[in-house]
Amino acid sequence: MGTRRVLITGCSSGIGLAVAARLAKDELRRFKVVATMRDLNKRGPLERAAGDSLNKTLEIKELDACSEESIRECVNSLPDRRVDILVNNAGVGMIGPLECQSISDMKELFDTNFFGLARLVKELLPDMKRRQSGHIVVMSSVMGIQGLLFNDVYSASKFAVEGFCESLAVQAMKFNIKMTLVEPGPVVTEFERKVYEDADKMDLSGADEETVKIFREVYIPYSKKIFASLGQTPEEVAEETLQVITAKEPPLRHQTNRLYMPLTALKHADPTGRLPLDTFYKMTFNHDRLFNASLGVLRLLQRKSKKL
Ligand SMILES: NC(=O)C1=CN([C@@H]2O[C@H](COP(=O)(O)OP(=O)(O)OC[C@H]3O[C@@H](n4cnc5c(N)ncnc54)[C@H](OP(=O)(O)O)[C@@H]3O)[C@@H](O)[C@H]2O)C=CC1
Ligand SMILES: CC1=C(/C=C/C(C)=C/C=C/C(C)=C/C=O)C(C)(C)CCC1
Repeated sequence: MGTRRVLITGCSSGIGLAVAARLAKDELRRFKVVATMRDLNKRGPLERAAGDSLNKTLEIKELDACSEESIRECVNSLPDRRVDILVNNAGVGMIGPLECQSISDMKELFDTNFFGLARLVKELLPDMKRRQSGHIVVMSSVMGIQGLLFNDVYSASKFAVEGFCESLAVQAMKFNIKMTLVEPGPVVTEFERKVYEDADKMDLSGADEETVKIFREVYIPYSKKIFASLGQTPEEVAEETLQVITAKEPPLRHQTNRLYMPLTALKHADPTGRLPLDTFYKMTFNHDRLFNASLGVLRLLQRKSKKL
């Protein structure tokens, strides 16, 4: 197979940046990377990460996932409009009590996380169908499989992404187009910093005292603990994305964090939904005993798997 052109969205930081740099530095030079971001003033970190590959195997272009014009302009600027692999990565988070979130903020989140994907796929799918080849790789999340308290809207957007891809995958297969949902658990990036910062600024007066207490005193500290103990680096997710892209038979779903898998598996073990619900409830509200004990076990497992 010759060099494949990969278009990646949201490359100003985090996972998108790491995937772009990793693919551009591929030892076998299998990729031509079109690393895109909505604000080119933020290109500095990517340029530094790309190093020698900049303007060789990696070029930087502007693309705003919320604008059809911006997407079309970017795709039209490519030779033959050819994109062999789309890595739809641009996304935003949002945490907090639902009562304190406006419908317009929710729509904005969906505009990026779900409609951003729909816009890109609409633009690229007809060409991929004509060529009878292509791979659509989508940065979903474990929250696209299993919801999490105070992440109602974010999780809903990732469920939307999952339903969209799962539905489309059957038709895509008929045209020899592959689809993969990459499902990371917590990853230490700007995403984490931004959601805590937004939560700090959030006006919580719309929620009752008990809800605010659970959010501030239970959810936030435990979420921080989870990021610190189970969080992957964006480079680890980039490595897994490379594996997915180069696989002979790419999977429809790929979870990147083995330590989070017991939590996503609960859903498939009980069709009534009771098992994941009870487990998440217990982990959240009986956290001091059960939660800290399980964190200890997970840390041990992580240390062991790093040694292997
Ligand atoms: N971090 C985590 O724990 C996890 C993240 N994910 C998913 O991974 C993806 C990447 O997140 P991550 O790297 O962690 O977070 P970052 O905040 O570091 O990166 C998000 C990227 O998306 C870009 N972006 C946001 N809105 C748009 C838009 N309208 N058009 C183009 N780009 C846009 C941001 O650009 P800008 O700098 O201009 O805002 C930034 O480059 C997201 O889809 C996220 O949901 C999934 C699981 C876990
Ligand atoms: C609070 C809490 C948890 C936290 C999980 C977190 C914080 C997951 C973050 C995932 C992210 C950020 C995905 C992004 O797409 C657990 C372990 C489920 C147990 C129940 C209580």
